[in-house]
Amino acid sequence: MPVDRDDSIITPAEMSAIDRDAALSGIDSFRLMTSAGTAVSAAALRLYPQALRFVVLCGPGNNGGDGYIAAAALHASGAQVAVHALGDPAHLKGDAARACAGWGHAGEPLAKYRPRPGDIVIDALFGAGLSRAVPDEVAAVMRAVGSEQLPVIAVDLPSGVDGRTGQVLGESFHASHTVTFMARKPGHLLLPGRTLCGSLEVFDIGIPQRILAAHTSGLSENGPHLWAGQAHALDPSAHKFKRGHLAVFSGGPLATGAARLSAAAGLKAGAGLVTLASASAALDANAAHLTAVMLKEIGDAGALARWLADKRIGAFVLGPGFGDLETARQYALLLNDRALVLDADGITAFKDDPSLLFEAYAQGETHLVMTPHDGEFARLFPDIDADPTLSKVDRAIAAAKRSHAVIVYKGADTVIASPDGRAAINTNAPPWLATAGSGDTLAGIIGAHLAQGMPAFEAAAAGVWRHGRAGAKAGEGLTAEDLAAAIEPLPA
Ligand SMILES: NC(=O)C1=CN([C@@H]2O[C@H](COP(=O)(O)OP(=O)(O)OC[C@H]3O[C@@H](n4cnc5c(N)ncnc54)[C@H](O)[C@@H]3O)[C@@H](O)[C@H]2O)[C@H](O)CC1
Ligand SMILES: [K+]
Repeated sequence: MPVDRDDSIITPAEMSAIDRDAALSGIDSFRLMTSAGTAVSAAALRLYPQALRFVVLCGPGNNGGDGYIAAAALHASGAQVAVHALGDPAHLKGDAARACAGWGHAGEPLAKYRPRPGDIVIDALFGAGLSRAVPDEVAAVMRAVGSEQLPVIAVDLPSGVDGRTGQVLGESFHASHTVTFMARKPGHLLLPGRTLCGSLEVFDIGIPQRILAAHTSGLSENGPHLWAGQAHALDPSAHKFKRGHLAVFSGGPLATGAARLSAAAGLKAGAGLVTLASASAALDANAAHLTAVMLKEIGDAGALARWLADKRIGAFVLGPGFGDLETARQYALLLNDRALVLDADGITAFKDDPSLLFEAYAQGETHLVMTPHDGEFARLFPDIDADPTLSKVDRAIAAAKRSHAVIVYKGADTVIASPDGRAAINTNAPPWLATAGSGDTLAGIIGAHLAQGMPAFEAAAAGVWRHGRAGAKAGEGLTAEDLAAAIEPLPA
């Protein structure tokens, strides 16, 4: 599935296939390396005009090749340059060997580098080809550079960061700036990789769009491009029933707040009507707090089954503060032909028999959205969670395929994945969004989107994005109440 180029994310494996195709179509790979290395030198000169010395650390592969090109370009611009190589440069091959020959000066071994004030480090040790923990020799240099607090410009990725997963293999540089080529890789957006990149620049080294598009999967950064064309569903001028009716299940008398946060968020996010479904014991507590949100007594599965005759209720949110796991299980199974956001206790309710839930929602278009954080994810998908080879994106997609649900795998790098293989990494959430009730608010926003007929993946992705925007708008120190109030209209 081709995605918009600026938002698309390319895995290192896809990037190698792109490189191969580029070579097959006659594109000169050394020119690509020259563009890459020159872009790095340009970034270095632009960002650090005051540098006393640029120290280029070159590795044994093409990342090192980019480094030699950058060193030559910096030298040609009149800057002071030192090169330190990992391994014997005589063993370099292909374009990297040619780039090293072009630099033409004898380099020093990596272990001989002694960081000094005024140095700007250019990290060209490992990029897309990192396959295992960095050697001790490299880790020692990383620590020395870190303790001197020298600025680091990373070529493609900070060495040590796995471009596929964002995980650190052994030790990594913490770059102040990273220059990558053609498109971002998952490791630039997933944590901790995102933080270790510093500011990120994507430079077009000249691989044609047609070659990129041929190898782009359905992974992109979460943003409005994913639900363009769906926002009309939230037209505020439409009749309240047309704008969707959302139902949210309340917890017991001492735990009603979470569901009310979901309901309030659903209303603010654009649902025309929101009803809180509450057992009789919690009716008074809810009634005392509700105004625009309606209240309906639903005490057991029989009452819910009767209520479901009303087909105008477009979507349900089950789980926030719900508490009673046995009832949650019954309700979720009864709702299996309706659009449902299953969160918190609604997810935990199926920890002993997840397949019961997955089978119940297997028919038809995807209409279940689950919003687990790490702990809830591990409860429902223990084997996927335990597989150390999978990235967060891989985990979310595997879980979505198995459960026939859109998975919103929450965290500071929330991943939204669809059973059809599409996935998005969200990047707009400020750190202070991790506050009590934040997840309840998110469930309500997604519920509002489902109630208006948005498809599940788009509803979830747009919900996560609006939630992040609301967090940024409400600002540091926000409470979940502020968050709902800060929800902005969905951009068209
Ligand atoms: N189209 C592009 O984006 C271009 C990217 N370029 C640059 O090329 C690198 C990828 O180059 P590659 O040679 O495949 O990989 P690396 O240089 O990252 O390293 C491979 C090299 O290192 C060895 N190795 C891997 N892990 C370790 C380890 N932990 N310890 C020791 N050695 C390790 C491995 O065996 C190889 O020898 C990409 O990032 C860009 O910077 C090109 O310039 C052209 C276009
Ligand atoms: K690097």
